[in-house]
Amino acid sequence: MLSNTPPQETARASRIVVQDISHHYGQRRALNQLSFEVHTGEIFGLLGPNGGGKTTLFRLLSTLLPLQAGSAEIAGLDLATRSQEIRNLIGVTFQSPSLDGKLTVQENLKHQAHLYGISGALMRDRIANALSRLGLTDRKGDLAESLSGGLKRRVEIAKGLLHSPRVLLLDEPSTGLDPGARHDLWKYLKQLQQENGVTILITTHLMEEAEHCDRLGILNRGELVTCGTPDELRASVGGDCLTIQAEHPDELARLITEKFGVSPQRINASLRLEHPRGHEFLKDLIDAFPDQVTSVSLGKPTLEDVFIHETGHQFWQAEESE
Ligand SMILES: Nc1ncnc2c1ncn2[C@@H]1O[C@H](COP(=O)(O)OP(=O)(O)OP(=O)(O)O)[C@@H](O)[C@H]1O
Repeated sequence: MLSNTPPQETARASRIVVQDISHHYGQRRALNQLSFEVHTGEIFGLLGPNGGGKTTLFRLLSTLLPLQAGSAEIAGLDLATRSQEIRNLIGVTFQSPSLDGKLTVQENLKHQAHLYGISGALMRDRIANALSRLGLTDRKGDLAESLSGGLKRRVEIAKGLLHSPRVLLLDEPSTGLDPGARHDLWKYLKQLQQENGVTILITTHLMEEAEHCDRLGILNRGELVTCGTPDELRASVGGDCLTIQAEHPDELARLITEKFGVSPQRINASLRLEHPRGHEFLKDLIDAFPDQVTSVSLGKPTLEDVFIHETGHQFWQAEESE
């Protein structure tokens, strides 16, 4: 589609560039000097606990909130000055449901098409296409309120696709979906990416969902703490992760530091340690403190470990403390 476009233009075709964005609600800081770039045709995930600032960022990027500080660009268009054009080229799905339950699936889509000035044959074509792409053709006559959570989400996404956006912003699209529906949703997103080259920015607080993204940014309390492919992020954690249970974890942490010169982190009732050769260290640990250690588990780093590594606290702990 873009074969005749100069390479620089192609790279900018639907990329998202966020630079030093900060946002406050009164005294409360929601975003702090956030910068990242989503490349054209990429699925980029923002992983963060609730309250991390994901929704605020989405409201800014979808032009619903004015920028307070910093700048952003979508497909080469400046967010502060080209908001109308940006609206035409992005599709957005927010966490809060936007369907009219008393209208059918098809009527909901028609209503959305009209909002974008799409009518007649083009509208019929686009709706048929969106219904088919999202596996909704058989349900087009059903009232939206009669659909399951998974189907409603699909209709929400179908709405966001009607004006053929080059950029899709999806705020926690799989909230409330069962694993089967979540799997289907990701199948559609990958299809959109591969067949239409759509750039997708998605937020999630689900580690397993984050694994599907090409690249991820981890957002904690309004700050981007790290960014990379899921493999790069996992590799950034030093080797293996050991979780140690003990009757007196603080006392054991002190002993471990004295003997091995490493400092375990206290995470709730456990101790956590990263070690380049975890299996060897595990043996040394049990040999050294057979009475103090009640159990140890050893594993390769997960995205949850990346979060702890970068922030010093657990993912869910970050949520609860909000
Ligand atoms: N309208 C508002 N007025 C005051 N504070 C707000 C408002 N909206 C969000 N906040 C605060 O800003 C911070 C970021 O909120 P935001 O909704 O962007 O986070 P989030 O990561 O999307 O969380 P969630 O997934 O729970 O929506 C939170 O501390 C929140 O309480």
